[in-house]
Amino acid sequence: MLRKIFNPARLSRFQRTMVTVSSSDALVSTEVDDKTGYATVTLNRAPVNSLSLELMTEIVKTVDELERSNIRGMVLTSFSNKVFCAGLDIMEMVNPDLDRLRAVWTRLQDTWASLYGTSFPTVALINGHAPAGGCLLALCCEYRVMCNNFNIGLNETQLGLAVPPWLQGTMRQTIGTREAEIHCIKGTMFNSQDALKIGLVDELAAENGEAMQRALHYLNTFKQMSPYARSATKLLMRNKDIEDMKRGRKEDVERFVENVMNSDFQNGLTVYLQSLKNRKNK
Ligand SMILES: CC/C=C\CC/C=C/CC(=O)SCCNC(=O)CCNC(=O)[C@H](O)C(C)(C)COP(=O)(O)OP(=O)(O)OC[C@H]1O[C@@H](n2cnc3c(N)ncnc32)[C@H](O)[C@@H]1OP(=O)(O)O
Repeated sequence: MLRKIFNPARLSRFQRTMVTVSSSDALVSTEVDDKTGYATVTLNRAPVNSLSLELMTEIVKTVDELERSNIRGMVLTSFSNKVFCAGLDIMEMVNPDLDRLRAVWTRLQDTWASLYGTSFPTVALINGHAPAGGCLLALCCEYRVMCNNFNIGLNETQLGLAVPPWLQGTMRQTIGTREAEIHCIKGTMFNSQDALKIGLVDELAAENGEAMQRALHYLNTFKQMSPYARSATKLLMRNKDIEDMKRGRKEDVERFVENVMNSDFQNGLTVYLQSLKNRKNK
C-alpha cells in the first residue's frame, strides 16, 4: 500500500501560500524558489555536518514539513564546499549513554526512511566528502550530482561497524548486488570519478554552480509529468524497503548498541579519533 502519494489537489493551495524559509543559525536551512517550487535544503552543522541526534532530528522535521507543503523537488547540499556530511557524529558513540545511543540509531533509521520515501523528487548535490552516514544521505536521494575531487562510500566496516540491512539494500539498488556486497564488506571509499564509474553517483561537476545546474536539470525533467504517476511509482518501488526496516527496527537498534558497546570497538574508536587529529596536525 502507498504510504503517501503526491496530492495534486493540494498543489494549487501550495502555489498561493509558498514561503521561503531560511535561518542563519539553524542546523538545517531551507530555501524554496517560489517560481520553480524547488527547495534547497542545506546542512549547516560546522565543521563537517556530522550527524548528531539534533541534526538528524532537524533533517526529519524539514523533510516532513516539505512533504506537507507539496514542493516540486528538493536539492540536498552542504554549507561547506569541502564536506557534504562526515557521517554519524563519532562522539555519539564514544562511551555513550545507552538511551541516547538508542535514540541516535532510531533517528538515523527515521532519517533514512523519511528521505528515501519522499513523494517529491530529490537530488543530492554532493559538494564535499561523503563517508558512511554522508553516503547514506546521498543514497536516499533519487539522483546524485557530485563535485570533483572528493570521496564517497560506506566505510563503516573500516571503523568496526556493521552496515545495516536496510542500507545494504539501498546500496544494492544503486550499484547492483555484486558490487554492493563487495564494497559494503570492504568499506570502500570511492573518489568522484570511480563513484561515477560504478554508478554510486549519476553525474560529476567541476564546481558547485555547475552541480546545481545539473541538479535542477534532473528536477526539470518532471515538469511536464503527472506528479501523481511519478510519486506513486517511486513509492511503490521504495515503500516495501521502508516497511521492512520498520518491522526490524528494534533488533537493528540492539545490534548497533551491541556493536558500539563492544570494548574492541570502543578501543578502535579512540585510535580512529586520534588518527583524524594526527592527520590534521601533519
Ligand atoms: C554502521 C552502519 C552503517 C551505516 C549507517 C550509517 C552510519 C554510519 C556510521 C558512521 O557514519 S561513523 C562516521 C564515519 N565517518 C568517517 O569515518 C569520517 C571521518 N572524518 C574524515 O574522514 C574527515 O574528517 C573528513 C574527510 C570528513 C573531513 O576532513 P577535513 O576537512 O580535513 O576535516 P578534519 O578531519 O580536520 O575534521 C574537522 C573536525 O571534525 C571532526 N570530525 C570529522 N568527522 C567527524 C565525525 N564523523 N564525527 C565527529 N567529528 C568528526 C574531526 O575530528 C575534526 O575535529 P577537531 O576537533 O580536530 O577539529
